[in-house]
Amino acid sequence: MSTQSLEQARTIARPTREEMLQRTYSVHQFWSQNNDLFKNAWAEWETASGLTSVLDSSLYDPKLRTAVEQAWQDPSQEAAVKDLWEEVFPGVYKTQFFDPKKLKILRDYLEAVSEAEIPLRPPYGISLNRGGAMLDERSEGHLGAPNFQQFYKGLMDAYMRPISRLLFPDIVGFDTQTFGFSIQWQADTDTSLRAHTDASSVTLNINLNLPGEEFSGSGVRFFDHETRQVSELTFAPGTALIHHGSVAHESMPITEGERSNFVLWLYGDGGQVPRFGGTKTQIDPRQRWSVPTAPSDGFAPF
Ligand SMILES: O=C(O)CCC(=O)C(=O)O
Ligand SMILES: [Fe+2]
Repeated sequence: MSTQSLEQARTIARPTREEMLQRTYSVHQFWSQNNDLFKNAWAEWETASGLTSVLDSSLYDPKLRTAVEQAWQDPSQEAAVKDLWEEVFPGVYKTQFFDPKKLKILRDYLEAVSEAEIPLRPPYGISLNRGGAMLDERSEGHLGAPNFQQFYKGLMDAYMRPISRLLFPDIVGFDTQTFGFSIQWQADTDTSLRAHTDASSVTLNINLNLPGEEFSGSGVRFFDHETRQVSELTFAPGTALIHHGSVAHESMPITEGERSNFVLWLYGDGGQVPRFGGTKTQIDPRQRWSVPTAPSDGFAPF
């Protein structure tokens, strides 16, 4: 087995954190010119590490997985998926998304990724999150390992999109495009994020902490613009929150330990999101449980 690309990717001169923060043109060139090299390097790395098939549907919480698989077989059964989500704040729903007992598989994989020494672009949306990575193929410097990509696409197409359509009917049609990144909050480095809205139709935020991997602080505060209600929500291992990107939220400072999450977005072609208070189109359950044929438009908000 050749590891030529892997070796080349590992030794390539990379942009500094300062250059990345300044978003210089040379940084953009670095990622785009080496896109194929890094893609090949991730494939070689995954094979050489024996990690080509560790991520699969067994990571999902069994109740969610059963309900979702049932809905794909028979969309008229979709209410069982909706019933697993609890509205914990106006327009914010929570469920057990990943099986806490299986999360170690995903975390070990991500740990191996961070030790692979292949350049990975951290998310720098509102601020740069050092411990995170871009997940979607549209993003420069994304985590291009084949097993990860297959898992991520399954998560977006088989889970996030139909669930979003079920909980937020107004996002239908603004959900063809996927985007995602991982984040890691740590007491001494990246600790918090000021109040903001996301440039998504829907955001799914899944916690990846292992059972017993505790942290202090780091709740996410949500703001309801109508009632002015403010609530701080917290994550347990494998739980997820889902909300319109338009719901304002803020990550509170982490004071001890670490918190790792996947932050996943859907939006329409060219980054379109539904107008606030937009119309809710009535659609057939079979339309909800389907994958759009539109190709990736390549647009990434950051
Ligand atoms: O701290 C979190 O989990 C939320 C992060 C967030 O809102 C974002 O990255 O846009
Ligand atoms: Fe956000």
